[in-house]
Amino acid sequence: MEGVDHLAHERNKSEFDVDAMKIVWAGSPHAFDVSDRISKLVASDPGFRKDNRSTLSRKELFKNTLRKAAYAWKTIVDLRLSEEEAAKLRFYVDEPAFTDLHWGMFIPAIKGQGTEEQQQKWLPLAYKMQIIGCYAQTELGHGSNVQGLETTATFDSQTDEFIIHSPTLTSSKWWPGGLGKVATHAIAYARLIVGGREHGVHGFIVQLRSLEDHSPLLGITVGDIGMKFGNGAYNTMDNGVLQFDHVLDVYSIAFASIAVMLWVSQVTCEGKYKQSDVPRQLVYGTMVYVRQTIVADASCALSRAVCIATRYSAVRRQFGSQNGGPETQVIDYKTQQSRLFPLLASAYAFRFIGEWLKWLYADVTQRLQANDFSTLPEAHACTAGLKSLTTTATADGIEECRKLCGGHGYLCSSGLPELFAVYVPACTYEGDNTVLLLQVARFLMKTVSQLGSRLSSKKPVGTIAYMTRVEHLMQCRCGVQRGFAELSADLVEAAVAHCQLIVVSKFIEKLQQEIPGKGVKQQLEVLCNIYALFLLHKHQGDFLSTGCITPKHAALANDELRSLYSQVRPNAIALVDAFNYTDHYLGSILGCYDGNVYPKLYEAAWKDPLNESVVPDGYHLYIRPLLKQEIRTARL
Ligand SMILES: CCCCC/C=C\C/C=C\C/C=C\C/C=C\C/C=C/C(=O)SCCNC(=O)CCNC(=O)[C@H](O)C(C)(C)COP(=O)(O)OP(=O)(O)OC[C@H]1O[C@@H](n2cnc3c(N)ncnc32)[C@H](O)[C@@H]1OP(=O)(O)O
Ligand SMILES: Cc1cc2nc3c(=O)[nH]c(=O)nc-3n(C[C@H](O)[C@H](O)[C@H](O)COP(=O)(O)OP(=O)(O)OC[C@H]3O[C@@H](n4cnc5c(N)ncnc54)[C@H](O)[C@@H]3O)c2cc1C
Repeated sequence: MEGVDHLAHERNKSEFDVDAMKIVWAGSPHAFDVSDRISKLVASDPGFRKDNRSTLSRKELFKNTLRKAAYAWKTIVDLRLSEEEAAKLRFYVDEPAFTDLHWGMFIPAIKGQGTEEQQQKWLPLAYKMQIIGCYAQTELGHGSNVQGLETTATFDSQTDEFIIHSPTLTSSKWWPGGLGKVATHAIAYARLIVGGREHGVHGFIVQLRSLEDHSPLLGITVGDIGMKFGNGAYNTMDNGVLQFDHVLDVYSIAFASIAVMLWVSQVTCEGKYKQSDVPRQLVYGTMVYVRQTIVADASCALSRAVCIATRYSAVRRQFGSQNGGPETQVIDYKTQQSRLFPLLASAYAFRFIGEWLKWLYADVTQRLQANDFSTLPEAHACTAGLKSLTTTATADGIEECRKLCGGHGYLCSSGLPELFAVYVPACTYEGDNTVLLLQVARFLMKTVSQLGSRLSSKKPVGTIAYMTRVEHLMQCRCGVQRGFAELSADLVEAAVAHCQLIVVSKFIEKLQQEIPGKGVKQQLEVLCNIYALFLLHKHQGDFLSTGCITPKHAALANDELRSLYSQVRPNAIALVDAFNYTDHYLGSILGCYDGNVYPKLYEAAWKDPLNESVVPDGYHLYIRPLLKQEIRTARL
């Protein structure tokens, strides 16, 4: 029945202050206020409805996304929302679109790598959306190997301009979000050539389309790369293909530095290339920034799936009826708990590692501005490794949540198939997860060779086993005289272990902070122990082989896990309520707040276009002849 809270009995079991946990999850009272207000604003506005997406064709879907993006911008302007509120609004609109790349990459790239002059020229236009940008790095032939990019940018000292060119088919830019049909400008990465000499990959701001009629400029061939995984999902995004045919960057020498996107290098008015004495890796700065935001996004995506699966697991009853009484809630089965609760713990763990990574990025950015590059390698390794670890775990976790919901998890109305389809490319974009782990492995090898066996003593006591595991895995690999490539599969495992150590240690450090609210810290301690012991159980081979735990320890850990699951059980619904997601944002009948699942599932079924007619289109042409044996049977 509408208006009845079918999960009230679950909420009454809670042993902690849910409102206080909401603040912990949001990060601060202010952050909670902004999230709560904006999510409700979006949920209450029919202009942001998203329950019809699965019935639209790609062109209708894309046009609807453009409408929503324009409507969101109008809302932001009309309500005079702050940058923080506007970002939250785009988040809760929950539709992959060109705006993700404009605000999530194009603007950060200019802010992070542009000179003062470049920022003054481009940021005001971008902030007012008078230009729409994309980040065009990947090419048809190269994505991971940035140094393999083929697009060229040749400085013409005669005309004081840069000529951007795609010399081969494989140099076509391929994948940039927003490029296909919308972006007017791109930050295009190309090999800089000055005076016949090549100076490696640099970023260039290039105009792609006319600001008058949106037609591609002279020498620009641009379009969409076609349908992607999952029917609706990420197809709201126009990932594009782009070829340059000797495109003149229209900026005269006076603005030449505006075209070359980097404060780490300049082309002077005399046409000379001037490399600053900063690490060339700063050209990768935007990727580092986005990787740390993707870690925070992982906690959002995983918590969304866990919220759906937890609420549905409390609603669903199957077997176990005693004397005609109610059947057993599937959330009470130990197998359901052993699959679901580690994901609940991971959602909280990723939230806190995302907070720490945001601090680390801000710290390294501040140091860079003072020409202190000492922590850049660690920042790169952490952002790369944690992006890899959290997105892999989140993509796998969303799929597990779908399976935890049985058959109904496979319905679009559960919200889980689309959530998976939109989320899973996170394991690839911003760096293929394996390629990024190789970067971490490389960092560990260098650290071990510089520091000897002890990788770091700066970890909380509770992580000794985790630290020993990493050191042992590295020693086993570094000890033998075989090349990095030969050992890379093993080194990647050590890289994962290192990242898991970081997540566990930062969760423990989080618990050492002042955390207000009745029972809140106790609940987080339970979740932290579940996260740590679940990984120890999952990778117990590593821990046993390093000798840092005995088989008896492993058995005790498993017993403790079961006990911890029992402690979470009465609080599970309250722990997912703490995410404070609206039903609109969840987009899931299985995860609706009131748990009134069956009537909503039944009602939703009849809204499917297939049920617009009782007799299906095609019956008279195909089925009736079949049933009436009017189809000439093939000679046997
Ligand atoms: C739409 C809905 C999505 C929602 C998303 C939610 C949140 C995100 C918010 C905003 C973003 C919006 C949308 C995000 C979605 C999609 C956008 C996707 C965009 C992209 O995919 S952009 C393209 C990304 N491409 C990559 O990541 C390429 C991966 N490859 C690399 O990074 C490098 O090529 C490499 C693998 C690191 C190799 O580097 P390379 O120079 O070739 O060789 P090496 O010898 O290995 O390195 C040399 C040296 O440099 C160090 N290094 C490498 N990288 C870095 C770095 N980034 N920072 C600092 N240092 C770096 C390396 O360690 C070596 O150092 P040594 O001392 O060992 O020499
Ligand atoms: C949805 C989506 C959105 C995207 N948006 C953008 C965007 O806006 N802008 C942009 O520039 N790009 C974008 N990309 C491109 C993305 O950044 C690349 O696809 C990504 O960096 C992976 O590179 P690749 O495709 O070349 O993969 P590859 O490197 O070709 O990976 C193929 C396989 O090779 C393996 N491999 C590659 N190199 C090595 C190695 N050295 N050692 C061991 N194994 C290796 C990988 O692990 C993987 O298994 C997007 C991609 C997707 C899917």
